Amino acid sequence: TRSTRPQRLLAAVQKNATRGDPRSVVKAIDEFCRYTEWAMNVGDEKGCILDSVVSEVNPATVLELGTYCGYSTVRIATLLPPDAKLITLEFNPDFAVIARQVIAWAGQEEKVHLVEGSSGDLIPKMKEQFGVKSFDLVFLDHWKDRYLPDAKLMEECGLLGKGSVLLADNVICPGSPDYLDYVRNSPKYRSQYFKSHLEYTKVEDGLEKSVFLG
Ligand SMILES: O=C(NC/C=C/[C@H]1O[C@@H](n2cnc3c(NCCO)ncnc32)[C@H](O)[C@@H]1O)c1cc(-c2ccc(F)cc2)cc(O)c1O
Ligand SMILES: [Mg+2]
Repeated sequence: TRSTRPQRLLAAVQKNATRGDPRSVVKAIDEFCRYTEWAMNVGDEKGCILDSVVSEVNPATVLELGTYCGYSTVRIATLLPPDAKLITLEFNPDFAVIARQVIAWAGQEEKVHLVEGSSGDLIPKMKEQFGVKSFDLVFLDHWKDRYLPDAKLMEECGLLGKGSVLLADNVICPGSPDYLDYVRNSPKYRSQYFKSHLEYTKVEDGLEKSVFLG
């Protein structure tokens, strides 16, 4: 039967990227998506904004919601110090299988803990099951209508501390209007929009960076 897009993306990584070289993995995926087959990775333009926020926060603990093929997982992990921890949640087992191989090809397994399951079920387990006190950085890139409920759930579970940063992809396209309204108007956050473009296109999109004020 016909291969899936994530399978074709992984094949492009294994063909064009050097094992153990995360930058070559990122480049191979961006070239595949720009010249062969579009896929919903944060991409190179927004990826540079992601990189700058990760570098600025210099997080010890990171949570990513929606691994997909592991593109942003690799971008983030590459910037983390060796003792930092990146937990990434993915509920589609077929995507998780691909993401594990992309992360392995990039040589980032040590820093990444990919957990299969849905954020709604797993977020409440972060403290006791994964020994997390709070997240320094959360990258939201899963179903757009889950950004707001999951942000509130993280607050309720005490997973956000003073200064914790939420960085959300696609706040314009496809958009997450209820989330955007919440973080921009809640006294609990200081929010900032980074204008960019939808990955591999000229369509406007952007990232919203929201600092939890405690
Ligand atoms: O829809 C987009 N992303 C969704 C990501 C989903 C991934 O995350 C996983 N996932 C989803 N919910 C959860 C969950 N919890 C929630 C459910 O319980 N817990 C764990 N994992 C979850 C899925 O299994 C996928 O792996 C998108 C679209 C465009 C786009 C723009 C323009 C277009 F024309 C077309 C598309 C551009 C983008 O950058 C985009 O990110
Ligand atoms: Mg996205």
